[in-house]
Amino acid sequence: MQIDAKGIGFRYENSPWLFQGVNLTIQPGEIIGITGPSGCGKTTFCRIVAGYEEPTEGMITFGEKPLQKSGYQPIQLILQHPEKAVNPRWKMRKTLNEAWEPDQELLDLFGIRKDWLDRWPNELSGGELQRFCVARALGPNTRFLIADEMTTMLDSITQAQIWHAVLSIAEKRNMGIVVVSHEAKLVQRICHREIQFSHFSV
Ligand SMILES: Nc1ncnc2c1ncn2[C@@H]1O[C@H](COP(=O)(O)OP(=O)(O)OP(=O)(O)O)[C@@H](O)[C@H]1O
Repeated sequence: MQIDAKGIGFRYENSPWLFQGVNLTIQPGEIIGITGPSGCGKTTFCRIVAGYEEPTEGMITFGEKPLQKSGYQPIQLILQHPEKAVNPRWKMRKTLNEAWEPDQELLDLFGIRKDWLDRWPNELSGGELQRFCVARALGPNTRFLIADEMTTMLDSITQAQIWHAVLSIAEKRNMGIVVVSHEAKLVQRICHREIQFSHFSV
């Protein structure tokens, strides 16, 4: 099932249009890079595609149906700052198993150590925490991953480990990925095509 964004436009209240007329189809297994200058609306677009924000105009469909409002979301969004995506009052085991229980193979792929499961989020580094957030998002019903600057704040080794894990799962499951990044090299290396955000909005 594919994602279709048709005629998407968005403006924050009392602000001018951030973008209008965005059309994009993302096929299963496809890896699309979205680049563009800071502030052009990439994160806002990602939030719309993942169902966190309603577009001001236009429509997003998944498998030709509007995005579902409840239940497990097949389009999962990963943000740059994992500390904003976890409950500080939950230990990591509870956070990880919130929607599904990843098996040991997946934890090993992401280099998640057993003893981290009994820690609080503030007892982990940003890279360790992001591994949990990405693993948590890769439930068996995830069809697309929207990676909004997913590894931007991380060192190159952690970045490589996380992307290696994500890409191997995506290949196995024919999962699509949207990669938002300012790192041209990363986008060129892993994406099948790249879209300049400012080019497809009018
Ligand atoms: N809740 C909000 N209310 C009003 N304006 C907002 C809100 N959130 C974001 N904006 C503005 O919308 C614009 C687009 O923000 P967005 O985060 O989508 O851009 P971006 O392309 O992802 O930027 P970056 O590359 O810096 O992450 C920015 O000018 C931002 O200040």
